[in-house]
Amino acid sequence: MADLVLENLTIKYGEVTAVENLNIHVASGEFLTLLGPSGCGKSTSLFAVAGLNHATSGIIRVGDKVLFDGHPRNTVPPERRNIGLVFQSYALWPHKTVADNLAFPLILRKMGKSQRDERIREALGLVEMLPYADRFPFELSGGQQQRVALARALVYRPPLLLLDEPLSNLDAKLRERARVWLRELQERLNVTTIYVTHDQAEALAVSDRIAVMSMGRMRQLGSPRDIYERPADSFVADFIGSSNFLDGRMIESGTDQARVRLADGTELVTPPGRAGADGALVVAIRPERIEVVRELGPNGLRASVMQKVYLGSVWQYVVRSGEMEFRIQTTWEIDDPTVTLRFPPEHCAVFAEKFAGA
Ligand SMILES: Nc1ncnc2c1ncn2[C@@H]1O[C@H](COP(=O)(O)OP(=O)(O)OP(=O)(O)O)[C@@H](O)[C@H]1O
Repeated sequence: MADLVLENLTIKYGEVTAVENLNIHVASGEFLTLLGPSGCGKSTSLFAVAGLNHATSGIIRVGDKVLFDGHPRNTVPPERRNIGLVFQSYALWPHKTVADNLAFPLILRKMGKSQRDERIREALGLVEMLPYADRFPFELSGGQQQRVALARALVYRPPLLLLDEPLSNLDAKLRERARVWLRELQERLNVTTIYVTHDQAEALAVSDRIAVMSMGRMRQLGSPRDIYERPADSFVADFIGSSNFLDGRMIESGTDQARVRLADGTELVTPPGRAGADGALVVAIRPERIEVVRELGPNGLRASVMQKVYLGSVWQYVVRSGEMEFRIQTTWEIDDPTVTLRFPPEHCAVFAEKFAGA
């Protein structure tokens, strides 16, 4: 297997900069996800690695093989990159059986019949589709077609697997099962994988690391836990899970902690953070991290319950303190019209501004 290096990768379509200065080192055997909203440049980045579009500048390297470095003579054409690719649309050849779909990439690589048959059996076995070798794609369910597409991408044992929203055509239940199964398979094969999705739950569930992208730029690269617990900016805090953003001002900014005053006058101790030039800031905290307590204490406030929604496994409330409205979440039902809350410092994050659209 091999590692993948993207160095200062920039991709422009005319005037549009789809990807700007992307730097990622995907370790050998790692499962890395590009995550972000529609149009953020995920697929463009993936396609550049596959050689299906033209990067403008930067370096793409797999192992010690340079695929792109800006010099036309060093650009490796897609068919010689030896990369496994699976798209959202399964792109199986409808007039070929499952086995023939898998045979095609091996024939292109001039592999003899007996070795081909062995590889096809092995790849179909991996995705548990061996009994379906002689069926045509239209005789399979969506989930089964996706497994065949995956087997076809793996049949020539590529060092790198690129997956572009491969599960998005499956229904919700099947999708959840498929992601567990996909991750198990990836670990077993130890194949370096880049996965593209806009679904944060999927990204958190399957990835070793996640690169969160927005408007062509990488906002944060880290483990699912890092991204969720320690978002680098207010865009990440908003895009991954959901966060409250409370306006405030910096009172004291230290190296270990900060003291801020929220719009309702409450003072909070928080981890260090940056305020804007005029001292204005936002405190981000997830609804499930705000504690409902008996007594008002440090980092606490009292709020009125404005709205209550039952979500099955949890209750969610909109509460108000002064002009400030935000959400809290509990696993039990609150009947009182007011609640006493505590904002654990370690779960607060201070940012200079709320991301536009957050
Ligand atoms: N062929 C093209 N010509 C011009 N602009 C393009 C082209 N392909 C993509 N773009 C633009 O590049 C940006 C990134 O697109 P890209 O498809 O990579 O986004 P994405 O994050 O994969 O989104 P989605 O989840 O919707 O597929 C967008 O602004 C898009 O409009």
